[in-house]
Amino acid sequence: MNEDTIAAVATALGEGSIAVVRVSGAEAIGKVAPLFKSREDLREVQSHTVHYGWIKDPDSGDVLDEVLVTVMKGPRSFTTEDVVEISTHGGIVAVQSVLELLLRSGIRMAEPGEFTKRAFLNGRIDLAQAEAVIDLIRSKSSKAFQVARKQAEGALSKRLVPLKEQLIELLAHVEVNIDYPEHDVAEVTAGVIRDHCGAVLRQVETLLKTAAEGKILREGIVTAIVGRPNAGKSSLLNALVKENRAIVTDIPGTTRDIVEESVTLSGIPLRLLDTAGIRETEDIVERIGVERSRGALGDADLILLVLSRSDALHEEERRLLEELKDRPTIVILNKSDLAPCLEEGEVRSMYPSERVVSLSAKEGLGMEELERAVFKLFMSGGIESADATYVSNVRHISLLHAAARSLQDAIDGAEQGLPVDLIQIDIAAAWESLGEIVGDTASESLLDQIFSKFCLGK
Ligand SMILES: Nc1nc2c(c(=O)[nH]1)N(C=O)[C@@H](CNc1ccc(C(=O)N[C@@H](CCC(=O)O)C(=O)O)cc1)CN2
Ligand SMILES: Nc1nc2c(ncn2[C@@H]2O[C@H](COP(=O)(O)OP(=O)(O)OP(=O)(O)O)[C@@H](O)[C@H]2O)c(=O)[nH]1
Ligand SMILES: [Mg+2]
Repeated sequence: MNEDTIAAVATALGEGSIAVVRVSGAEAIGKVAPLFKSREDLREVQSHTVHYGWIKDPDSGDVLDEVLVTVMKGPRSFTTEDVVEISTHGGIVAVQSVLELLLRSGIRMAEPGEFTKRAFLNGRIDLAQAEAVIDLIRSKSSKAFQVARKQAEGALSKRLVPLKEQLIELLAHVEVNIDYPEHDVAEVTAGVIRDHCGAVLRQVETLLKTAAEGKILREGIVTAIVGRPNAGKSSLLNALVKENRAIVTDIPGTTRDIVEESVTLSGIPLRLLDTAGIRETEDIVERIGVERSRGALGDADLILLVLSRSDALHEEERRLLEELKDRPTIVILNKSDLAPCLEEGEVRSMYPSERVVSLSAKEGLGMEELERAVFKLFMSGGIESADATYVSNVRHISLLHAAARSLQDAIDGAEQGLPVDLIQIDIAAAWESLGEIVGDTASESLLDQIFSKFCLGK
């Protein structure tokens, strides 16, 4: 248990109607009580109650602000320590002066993430849950928030506990075999190791399958809108974000630099990049734009290749269609409101039907079909079920991969008839990787690295 009592502003700095200063630690109540002028003495109030009064500097006698104070006594609090929250008036002046008074009274300024770190160190949540708290704060869509909230409640941790138990049991069994070979315990055969490690490996792989979708929910799909000049790329961006964000003209080569916007389709966040139309050009500025389009194309998770259905296919477009065939590409046949001229059969012979969408960006027709196509391409269907667990954290994903590798090594070793004490090393490594996700085996420097990503006051 930490000795010192910490404080920080828990709300965003800026003009708001109220701001909250949070205090946590054994002396939270004792240190705040003398600064709080009220009908009640904070030292005597019940836990989880709110009190009206003023924060007053006992030395100068100045009243700093009219406030509401909440008391939550440990262990039934966010940090499991005594917590006092002071709601001041919004804006930075009131909240800063209250915080300064607390710091003068022997309370220490919290480090970023220190409240959550204490909740972890005091055993109320595990490391994966603590990390989910950052994801909660950072989430940009309601789906991402849902995923993070489930994880903050311990969904991933619950999946890992039985896996770790199975490995520990196997390790114990192996241990007895090694230490007491004369003992009458059933020998751990290659078959036993293969079956047990195989069962755990399958579950680790199931979790890893959710990783791609989890990452998308968290970070958004980087989506490059590409095509020939005048195909209607900027019009498509505008139709997706439902405002006139990018300049649209009938002059080919209008967009020069990349225009970026965010939009959420069926709960999936997209980071849209409208790019300069790709063509050979003598114009220096346009050529730089085309190079940037190429760069965006290279980095994209999703490519929307826009073709004008009212024009015949251009050589450049044939090249793009060929080049992007094996990438996550959706071909947009734009200007569906005009008479068709494009060789649609040629496009459809190269791309499966669910990846070719006919629409009119200008008239806003066919946009739902595009939304469905994006959804189908990225979500294998599980996303709507609220109880799905997604692994979205890069650290968790790499540890799951490490565990999978160790398990595969153990299985291979068993099949090749390696000595049991060598196989034991792989099983132990897998167990440790899984433990590191929830923080059983986390080092101090890892904790520092994780918690320093938090904002102050969390
Ligand atoms: N004012 C305020 N609002 C807040 C928070 C906070 O700390 N303060 N939270 C901070 O993130 C979130 C709520 N999360 C919380 C999670 C656990 C506990 C807590 O006291 N847990 C106790 C059980 C309490 C009970 O059962 O009565 C526990 O787990 O022991 C409090 C807040 C969002 N809103
Ligand atoms: N009829 C019709 N016209 C469209 C449609 N989409 C775009 N246009 C027109 O096509 C022209 C070019 O549209 P933009 O959106 O600027 O095309 P772009 O691909 O961004 O062009 P660059 O920035 O030059 O590469 C404009 O005159 C648009 O009004 C559509 O669905 N139907
Ligand atoms: Mg444009």
